[in-house]
Amino acid sequence: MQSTTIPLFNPPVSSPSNLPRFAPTIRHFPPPSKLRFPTAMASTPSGLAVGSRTGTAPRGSTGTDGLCTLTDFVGKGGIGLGDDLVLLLTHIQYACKRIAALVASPFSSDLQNPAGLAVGSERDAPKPLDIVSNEIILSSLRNSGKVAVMASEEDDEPVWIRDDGPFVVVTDPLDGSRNIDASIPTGTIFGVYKRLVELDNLPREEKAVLNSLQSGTKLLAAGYVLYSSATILCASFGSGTHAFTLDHSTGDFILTHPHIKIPPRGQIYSVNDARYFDWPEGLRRYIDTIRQGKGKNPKKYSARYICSLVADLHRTLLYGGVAMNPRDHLRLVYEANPLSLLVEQAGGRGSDGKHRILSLQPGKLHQRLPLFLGSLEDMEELESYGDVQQKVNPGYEV
Ligand SMILES: O=P(O)(O)OC[C@H]1O[C@](O)(COP(=O)(O)O)[C@@H](O)[C@@H]1O
Repeated sequence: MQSTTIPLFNPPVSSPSNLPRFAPTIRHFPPPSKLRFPTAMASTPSGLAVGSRTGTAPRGSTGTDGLCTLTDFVGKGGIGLGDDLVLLLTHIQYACKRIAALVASPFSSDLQNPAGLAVGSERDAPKPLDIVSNEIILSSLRNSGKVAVMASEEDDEPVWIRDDGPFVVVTDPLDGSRNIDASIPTGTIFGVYKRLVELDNLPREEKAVLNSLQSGTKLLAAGYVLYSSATILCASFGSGTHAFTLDHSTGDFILTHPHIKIPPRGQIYSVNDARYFDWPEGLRRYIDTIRQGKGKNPKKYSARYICSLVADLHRTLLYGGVAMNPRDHLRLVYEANPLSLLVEQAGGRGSDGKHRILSLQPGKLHQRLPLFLGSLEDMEELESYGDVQQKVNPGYEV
């Protein structure tokens, strides 16, 4: 692993002058070509045994130490995704490792709240950490040489990268960053489509938008990276949903949760229920019913809401239940589609309260919609209440 000193941040100006001043150092993982396989690890750390939680790794994909990295998993010895996609995923991993280091850096809040920047004035305004994460991802996608266009939640328009790139990437580079000063988990979301070669002769701006507006059913791969007590990359390549945990000692994402199966029913609901009085009747009745244990599951449900989509979904995938944002807030292209693929591939359902998310044809890049993700039986019960989409959306201050 190399360590590079980059003059990105100024040392905190408030440091007492008698203390030594350190030039902030950002530790970089090796570039993708130099990633080591974890052959030096003698045994499988307890609790991380491949296949122990949810399923088994693809045959032939584990190293001699029994560990399977994400690169092993998708490569020729694993599910064999094809060299182009494997290379792209390697660059996405690299970008996410840089973002993980950034959000954990002691200087991240300087970036988040630089002097002179109006803080909290515009709730949806991109925050500096979002912008830096966006740049990190864009640079990795460019370096991969495999991406025609990137559409990001942070950019008004998609960025055309190269005419011969076989893939289109949609991304929310750093979701949940509004709470990052309190070290609340954040996440990167991404989806990968094929470039539509039939659009190649259109003007750039036009083909950039149309390539980015593909239906979720066309996703080749989708994933999120959760930056929390562990950094977890959870992805689907069209068959199953699998999670990999970053081993900070080697820089590898190690397969820890192969073939995640969301329980058919959970006992947790996840929603910002301070909005209760803005909810439609159906949603109020549903939540009132399940929290009293009067629903189809005769157990009283518990509430869990981190207000960070990736973290709320990750918990839901593992424990079951429903995670929702019933107002028009989350984006179809960057959030709802990629996350719905992961939930469906884990055996759950992604819906806008009425329709399967993946069946919706995006009309606009930044189109927002209500989003409900979760266990199949919980989702069916929720949708049976009819009006669960919150139409009142006054804009909330916090
Ligand atoms: O304010 P609400 O409606 O609870 O929304 C919270 C949701 O908004 C998000 O913060 C995303 O919002 P932004 O796109 O404005 O960052 C999610 O992480 C979270 O699930």
